[in-house]
Amino acid sequence: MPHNNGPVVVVEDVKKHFKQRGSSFFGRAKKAGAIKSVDGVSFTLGQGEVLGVIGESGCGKSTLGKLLVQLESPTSGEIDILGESSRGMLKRSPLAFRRQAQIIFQNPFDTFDPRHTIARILTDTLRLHGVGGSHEERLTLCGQRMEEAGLAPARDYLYRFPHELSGGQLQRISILRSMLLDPLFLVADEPISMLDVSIRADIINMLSELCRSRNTAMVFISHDITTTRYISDRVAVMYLGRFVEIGPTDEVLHRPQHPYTRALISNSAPLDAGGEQEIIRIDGEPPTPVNTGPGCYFYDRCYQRREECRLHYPAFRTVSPGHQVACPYSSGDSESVSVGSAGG
Ligand SMILES: Nc1ncnc2c1ncn2[C@@H]1O[C@H](COP(=O)(O)OP(=O)(O)OP(=O)(O)O)[C@@H](O)[C@H]1O
Repeated sequence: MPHNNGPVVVVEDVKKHFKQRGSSFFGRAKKAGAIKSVDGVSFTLGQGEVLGVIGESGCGKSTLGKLLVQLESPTSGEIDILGESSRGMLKRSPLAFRRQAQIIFQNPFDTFDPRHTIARILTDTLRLHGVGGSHEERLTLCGQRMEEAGLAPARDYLYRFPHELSGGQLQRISILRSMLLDPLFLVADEPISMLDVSIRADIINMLSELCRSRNTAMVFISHDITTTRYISDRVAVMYLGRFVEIGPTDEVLHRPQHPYTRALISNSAPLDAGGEQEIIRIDGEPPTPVNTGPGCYFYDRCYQRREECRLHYPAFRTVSPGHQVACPYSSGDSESVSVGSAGG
């Protein structure tokens, strides 16, 4: 893998707008709009760095994850890997791209071909990428990796089919497979949310340890703030397709600046044992990312909104080194904070 001291991934103003299906009302077709699932996201990722992405359901986390590994192509914007456009890299050589960029999904039971044994699933990846001189060599390598990852002895698992393993065992295989080629970066999209609570910490530790040992950068997508805090170097908070705050993990989670981040954190389990926190209620569901208007997307639900917030989407400002927020007002700034409905 080429060594690079700069960022390994650069994401610049990436958007993914889906066409909304036009519906008809008494025979009259309604004009279709665009669903702005991801609406101008920019960030960089250093070698081996872990960026956690948090936000409510529907804010665009999974779409962003798919864009990063080119399972969706952006409507506009660029994603560069080691200075090369990922679109260009994928076009030049899909194998070269897949070697560098991998994704793990939420449900390991949907990930594999149910007709193939674990041995075939793992060795096929190596064979496809020309790793190992023979099947035996590839099998030995897979066995070693499995045992390092806690699936020991490997022979007890290699000749089983996916449905013969538990969700946790299968997710370990999924993580192992995506890390077999030591990718430059990995997207983990809610990798533990479908697993039994008792094994989640083990899976997270495995994922974290593998990324650290291979210097693989990761985008860790989750709505679980506690896990994200544990695994991430930096955290980005997403709302209606946009990052509203990004910075070093403890900085964002302990000194949240955006009203949405503060509400999100206040409604999650306390970050510190025995800690008490005020609960900030925001009413309503997040609106659909259609017809978003020129102002702040959080305006309608914001408890510290001001009239001008409706007119222009706020630019990012730097609060402390590496900590940026898309709200001009600091947490103590609000003129008329009323905890509860912005409309009430
Ligand atoms: N293929 C698609 N066509 C149309 N709209 C889509 C498509 N994929 C996602 N969307 C819409 O884009 C928005 C973001 O969806 P996405 O799944 O990325 O959010 P999410 O934050 O990952 O949510 P969750 O946590 O529930 O998985 C949603 O409004 C969703 O309905």
